[in-house]
Amino acid sequence: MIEVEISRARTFVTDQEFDSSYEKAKQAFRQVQQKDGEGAEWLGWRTLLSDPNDAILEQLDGLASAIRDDADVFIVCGIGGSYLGARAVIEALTSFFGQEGPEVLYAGHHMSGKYLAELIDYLGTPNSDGEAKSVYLNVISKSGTTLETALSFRMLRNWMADQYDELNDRIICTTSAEGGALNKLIEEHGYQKFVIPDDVGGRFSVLTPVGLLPIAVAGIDIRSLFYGAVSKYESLEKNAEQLLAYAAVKHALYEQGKAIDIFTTFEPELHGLCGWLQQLLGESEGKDHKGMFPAKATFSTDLHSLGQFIQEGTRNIMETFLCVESRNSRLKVEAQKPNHDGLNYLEGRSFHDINSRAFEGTISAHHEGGVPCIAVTMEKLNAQHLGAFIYLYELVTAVYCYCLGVNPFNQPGVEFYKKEMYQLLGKQ
Ligand SMILES: O=P(O)(O)OC[C@H]1O[C@H](O)[C@H](O)[C@@H](O)[C@@H]1O
Repeated sequence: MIEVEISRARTFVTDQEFDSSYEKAKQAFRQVQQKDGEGAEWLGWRTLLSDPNDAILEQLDGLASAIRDDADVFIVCGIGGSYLGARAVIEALTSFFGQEGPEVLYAGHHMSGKYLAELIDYLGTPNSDGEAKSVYLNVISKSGTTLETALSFRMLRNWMADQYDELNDRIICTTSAEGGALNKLIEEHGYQKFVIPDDVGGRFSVLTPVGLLPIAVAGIDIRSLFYGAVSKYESLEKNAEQLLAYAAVKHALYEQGKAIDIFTTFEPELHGLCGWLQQLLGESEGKDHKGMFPAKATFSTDLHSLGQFIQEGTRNIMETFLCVESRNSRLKVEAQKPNHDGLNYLEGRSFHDINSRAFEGTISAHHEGGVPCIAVTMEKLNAQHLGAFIYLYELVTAVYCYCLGVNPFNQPGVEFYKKEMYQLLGKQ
């Protein structure tokens, strides 16, 4: 179950404003369902769920378990939608320290030579048994031409070619069915390949092999994740009231002039999920000089840096809290004598309980300070609920963007920096 609580945002919106946005959201959802809105050729992230492909889940699971048996390190080489979803789910569902199974590392998401050189040095150090590390690499690029990813892939595969006799088992490419430089490399070297469907854009691709292979290698049950999304798809097709109210209130706040939506969480393992949301919303709504800037913050940490601004700074922000209702909280506060640190008033309370009171206090203070607040609560933090969360936000994004009158599925603006950069680098 995922609860979307909008009452602390709704208080900032008149009934008339809300009703008008709600009508727009209803119409927008119809456009998604009937595939007659702008960018309708990119709605494959819904078809994936209406017509699940169990064979691909099995194939990914099989490969992932073989990799888990042999790998010390699994590198995910991609940028934007080609790594943020996997990273979000892996961070949310694995341990902060000492993960079981292969160590999952990331590359291709920037062009720091320092990072890449140090990564390669690290790969060259022995594993815990004193042997050479066994490294697997999943390069993910829909276009197959993204410079950050392609360049990192070149350096890493050259390093791997020096270490191993055979690379075909160790390198897995996830890309479009055809075209792009990556497909040329696959043809030449015979690397393993998974396909990103043409009708699924990068930021909507976490439930394709793009996200599912790394997630499975991290030991997460991809069937639960995927079918959590399928259940959410099915329930929202029957009743989308909560989702429409969410899209409507956000749209009404945008119309009032709210310019920033801060995604916040009191669970540090959800920081990556806020990053995934940033791309999903930012690239979808930020065009034609429209949209709210999706920011992210992790509390309590950022309450001690951004909290002042949120409480009393420019009133052009709204806030979306990502919460988890039930947690296994092993740590409880015990009484101590003498009570020098003055903490005995917390005796018997779990950290989850204390953290929850911090959330309640914060949302109430920010609301009182004039910030419209939405709380999205997953009953539990597991693969099934995360799958449901992912689809919920994919759909909210599409519906809300249609309310704004923008195409949710393109990103023409990203090309501008690339053009300038390529020119400076002398690319023909
Ligand atoms: O998968 P790729 O083609 O390498 O693209 C990776 C990323 O590139 C650009 O930044 C696009 O704006 C993103 O939407 C995309 O996710």
